[in-house]
Amino acid sequence: MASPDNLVLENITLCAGQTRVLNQVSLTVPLEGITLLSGRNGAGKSTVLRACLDLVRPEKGQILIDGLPPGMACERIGYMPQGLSDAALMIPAISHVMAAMDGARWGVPVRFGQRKREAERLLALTGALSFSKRPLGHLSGGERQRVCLAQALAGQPGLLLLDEPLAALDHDAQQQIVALLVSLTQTLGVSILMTSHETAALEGKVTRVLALENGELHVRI
Ligand SMILES: Nc1ncnc2c1ncn2[C@@H]1O[C@H](COP(=O)(O)OP(=O)(O)OP(=O)(O)O)[C@@H](O)[C@H]1O
Repeated sequence: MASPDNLVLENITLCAGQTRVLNQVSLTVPLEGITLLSGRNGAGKSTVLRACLDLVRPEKGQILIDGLPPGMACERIGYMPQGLSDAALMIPAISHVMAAMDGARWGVPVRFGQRKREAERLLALTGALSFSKRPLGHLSGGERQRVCLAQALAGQPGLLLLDEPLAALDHDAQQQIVALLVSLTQTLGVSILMTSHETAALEGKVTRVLALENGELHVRI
């Protein structure tokens, strides 16, 4: 699927608990390639990603992704949240990917064989096919992120929202995941909006940086 053109924020006020994450922010950002959403711990990066998925609603204003509100656009968005539940660690990698292919996502139930083949295709795309039968809890951090990326790619999204995909990885694993992300944008034409504190690993690889600070959002490149 073609990647979304842009993200539009129209006078958005967005809160997480008592924290005002965005304070009357208006902004239009093209989304091609990789966009890095940066900001200190607790600035509200995860909350902004969740608002793009309609998982949290702004107090005021409107978000549009490729002209659609999050409730409609989310069908074209793949999401990789930060961290995994303990339960997820026990299931095989391929089951984790197949779990994202239910009928709710694609509109009609998909047969087991079809889901398995599609999961294998996605795992191959992210370099995770060779460990697809092992439980996530037995994989290295980098291997786990490859499986989670395969899951986020289910349903052929045009946009991936990735929450800290480089967290807790060593230098080499970070470089490998960044190379994979760049290659996914090139081969699949998917756009990526991601959070990360690992700015060194991303240097020269991102199209744009969105800096979130004190309720404001600024485009840095
Ligand atoms: N459901 C919630 N209820 C109350 N407060 C919340 C909730 N979710 C997040 N917060 C608070 O809102 C602020 C923003 O949280 P968020 O997770 O979006 O920040 P972040 O920039 O992603 O942080 P980090 O870099 O540490 O992952 C934090 O102070 C957090 O404690």
